[in-house]
Amino acid sequence: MISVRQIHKKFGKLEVLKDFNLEFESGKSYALMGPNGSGKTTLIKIILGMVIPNSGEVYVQGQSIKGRFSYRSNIGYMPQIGRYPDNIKIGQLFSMMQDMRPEVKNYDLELIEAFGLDKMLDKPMHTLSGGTRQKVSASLAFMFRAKILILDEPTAGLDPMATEILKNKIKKERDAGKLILITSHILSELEELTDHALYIHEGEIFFNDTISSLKEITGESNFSTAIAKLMEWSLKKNTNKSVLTHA
Ligand SMILES: Nc1ncnc2c1ncn2[C@@H]1O[C@H](COP(=O)(O)OP(=O)(O)OP(=O)(O)O)[C@@H](O)[C@H]1O
Repeated sequence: MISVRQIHKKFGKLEVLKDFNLEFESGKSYALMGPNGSGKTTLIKIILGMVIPNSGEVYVQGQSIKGRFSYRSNIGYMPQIGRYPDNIKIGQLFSMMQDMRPEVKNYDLELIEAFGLDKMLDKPMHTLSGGTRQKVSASLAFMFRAKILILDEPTAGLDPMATEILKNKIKKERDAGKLILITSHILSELEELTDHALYIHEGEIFFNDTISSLKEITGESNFSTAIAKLMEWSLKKNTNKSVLTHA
């Protein structure tokens, strides 16, 4: 459903992504992992057409995204930090986004209601707490029933109850066959929500396979310990990457 082909991205002299080749299939959920600054958000933004790679191409549903924006309607995106016009009210923001997608008639309002945002529609965005802004971002990502969901640290800043609501929604969409791509540093959350692990280290894909393969290869039955071992290997660079990378 999403093909990343030979994507290379540099910021100045910093090589962030070196010839990335990846396939993301519908009905699968992927954990995008790697240390701070390893390029997770950059990869997501390239897929979304928000960052232009130095070379390589991204295909969504078989078509190159170059020069096309219409493919974005297939993607529900929850950014790490949602940026919205200050004076806009929650209700106006929802209406504005709906107006931009006139083809969608049947909105998914489940999160809006579960988060209680339907009772705060007249609140201006700049008066909201960080967590409430996250709830708005999550609600927008799911509102249009997109087939692909890209969630950049979705539960960051959410309280435990809101986190549960959002995790349950992600599981529901995953079980309904959507393609889900999540970045997070919360390993328990990634294990709960995803079945594939993708680990980036120093601009390269160090691991790309199922979580069960990760446990098998590392010899660790616990996900956190398996990731810790992977990090240790990536830092020591003493492991044959061809064994680890099933790209
Ligand atoms: N617009 C930009 N200009 C210059 N450098 C950038 C830009 N965007 C990202 N970078 C750099 O690219 C690298 C990768 O950043 P990115 O945000 O993709 O990392 P990340 O894996 O998402 O990190 P984190 O886990 O901290 O969110 C970092 O070194 C970052 O400073």
